[in-house]
Amino acid sequence: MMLRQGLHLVRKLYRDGFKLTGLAGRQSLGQAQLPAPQPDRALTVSSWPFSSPPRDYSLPNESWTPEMQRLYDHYSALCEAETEEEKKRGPWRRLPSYNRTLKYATGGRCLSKVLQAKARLFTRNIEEPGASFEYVVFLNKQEKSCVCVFQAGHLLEGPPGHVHGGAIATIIDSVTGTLATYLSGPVMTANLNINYRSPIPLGSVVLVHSALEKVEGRKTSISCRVTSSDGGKLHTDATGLFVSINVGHLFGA
Ligand SMILES: CCCCCCCCCCCCCC(=O)SCCNC(=O)CCNC(=O)[C@H](O)C(C)(C)COP(=O)(O)OP(=O)(O)OC[C@H]1O[C@@H](n2cnc3c(N)ncnc32)[C@H](O)[C@@H]1OP(=O)(O)O
Repeated sequence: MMLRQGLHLVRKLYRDGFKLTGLAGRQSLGQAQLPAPQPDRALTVSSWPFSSPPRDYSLPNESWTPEMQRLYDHYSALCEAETEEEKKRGPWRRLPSYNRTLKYATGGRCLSKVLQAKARLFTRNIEEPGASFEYVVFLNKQEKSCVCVFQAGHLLEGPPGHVHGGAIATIIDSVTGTLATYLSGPVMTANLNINYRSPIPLGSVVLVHSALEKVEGRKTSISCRVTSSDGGKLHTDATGLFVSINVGHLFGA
């Protein structure tokens, strides 16, 4: 019974395009602290059951370098841009990022029985600001692309002074997976193909550009390029194949 209810909420979450974006709207106004989230019309959670609002890890913190902050400001400004004709917000949107997305999106309902209470999103499981993955993703739904501003912290070392290849793969998987999810709904990574072209210095800020290549039935192909923050140097390029799933696939249903 609990499992069925949990699956229903997760399916709804995916189908309605992660209406945690109801929070995103408020946060993109630049508020560091959210008001307690209200139930979104996409989900039938009757009240916010947690004592404090969730931390949005994609907001600026004291560890961000001036370059990280500059790029954040640059893309945030695009989010606020209005189109001339309709005086609507532009196509860019900053995606909020939580370490327990399912819990926050569903108000924790039922899912405590489905998911382990200690589970945390891999890229957001270190609390110390700046120590590992500092990143923010801006989505352009119109162009079916996104850009991630990524600052690699000291815990991500691989070769001395440079970022570990597995950490680079992780951020690529996260960014391409996020884009595939927003475009195609629930997906799993089936294949990642990565070319490491030049090492990324630890502590530096890079851009992770992702774009839709094609959708063929259940398969969504995404391309990705990791460049220096000025775009002048190619660090990594990659392609990802994502296969659409029924969310029951994740819970053995
Ligand atoms: C809820 C809130 C969430 C918010 C966060 C969101 C962002 C999260 C971001 C984080 C992101 C992190 C993301 C992560 O870390 S996801 C974690 C890492 N990935 C996995 O663990 C996936 C494990 N694999 C599977 O579960 C299954 O194999 C999948 C689901 C992928 C497919 O098994 P399924 O039985 O369903 O499908 P099928 O076998 O009938 O194949 C279907 C089609 O696909 C083609 N195919 C399959 N595999 C491959 C392959 N390797 N190369 C090339 N092609 C492949 C296949 O030929 C066929 O094509 P066609 O014959 O139809 O043409």
